[in-house]
Amino acid sequence: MSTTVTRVLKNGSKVPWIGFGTGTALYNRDAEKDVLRAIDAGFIHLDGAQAYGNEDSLGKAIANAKVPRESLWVTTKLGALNGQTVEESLKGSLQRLGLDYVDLWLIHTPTGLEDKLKDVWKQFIEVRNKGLAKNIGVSNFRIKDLEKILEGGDTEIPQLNQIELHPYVLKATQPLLDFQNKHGIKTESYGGLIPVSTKTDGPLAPVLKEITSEVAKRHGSPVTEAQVLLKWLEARDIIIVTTSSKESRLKEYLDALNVPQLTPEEVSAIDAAGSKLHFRKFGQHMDS
Ligand SMILES: NC(=O)C1=CN([C@@H]2O[C@H](COP(=O)(O)OP(=O)(O)OC[C@H]3O[C@@H](n4cnc5c(N)ncnc54)[C@H](O)[C@@H]3O)[C@@H](O)[C@H]2O)C=CC1
Ligand SMILES: O=CCc1c[nH]c2ccccc12
Repeated sequence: MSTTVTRVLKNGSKVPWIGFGTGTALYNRDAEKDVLRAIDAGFIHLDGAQAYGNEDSLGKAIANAKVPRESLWVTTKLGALNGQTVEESLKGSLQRLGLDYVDLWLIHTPTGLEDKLKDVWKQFIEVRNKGLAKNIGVSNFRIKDLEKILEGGDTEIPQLNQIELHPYVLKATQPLLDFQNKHGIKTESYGGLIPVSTKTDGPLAPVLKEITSEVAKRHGSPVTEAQVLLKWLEARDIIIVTTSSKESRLKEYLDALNVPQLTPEEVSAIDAAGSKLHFRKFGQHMDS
């Protein structure tokens, strides 16, 4: 039920609000069981990448799922081109996934493609026009990378930029978020739970604890700090990609939708506590 909630891209496509990721813990590992567990829990949005080395097992899960392919949202991302065209590379992904299209095709990172971004993006539009990808976007792009693509005003915007986003990178990311809002480029977050999984001793910790307790009182039942972080992203109308191999955690993430909204004061208190520390886990180029 909860997974039918969507965020709308500028082109009108509806993206399920939360996705299950096959990177990080599943990197270079068979993801089939984990993806099937996530689909059984209620996830219909799956996030893959060529660089994760497991598109074939993501494809097996899609083939063996009880949910029809057309009810799923499948994302994958371009790794290194290695002399291939974008179309050849995407066709390789489609073959590994056992699909004839993906819902979203992203440039995983601008790193290594700096001189070719405009041409690669032109090829992304071409494969989208051929129906191999329903939507196209980017990941780990800074303002200057987006500007390279948009230069000349003769092209389409990327529908979204998938970036690390949590309170400890908010201050550094705000100019990018403002740029994206101005151009209608949606933000998709990864790493949203870093303040409870990785950087647990920062200035946000006591604030998150107190707000979680307040939200639980309003909810009349227990709420977790992870759910409050997901609500913080939800308050910004951001698409979320997360992950877990535990059924209980998958349900906890999906159940965040039923948790009361954060008040503007709670959102501001989290912003303020997060701004006291800069901590980034992935894509250090984002700070350059
Ligand atoms: N485009 C890109 O460059 C990147 C994309 N991604 C995508 O995003 C997905 C999710 O990335 P993550 O950084 O793993 O997401 P995340 O920040 O949502 O963290 C998920 C992790 O948090 C742990 N967790 C949840 N609640 C916890 C708690 N209360 N205490 C301790 N640990 C807790 C889970 O066990 C899980 O391992 C990846 O699988 C991948 O698909 C991830 C990194 C980079
Ligand atoms: O997606 C998350 C981290 C990651 C793993 N491999 C690559 C390659 C290029 C950009 C990011 C990543």
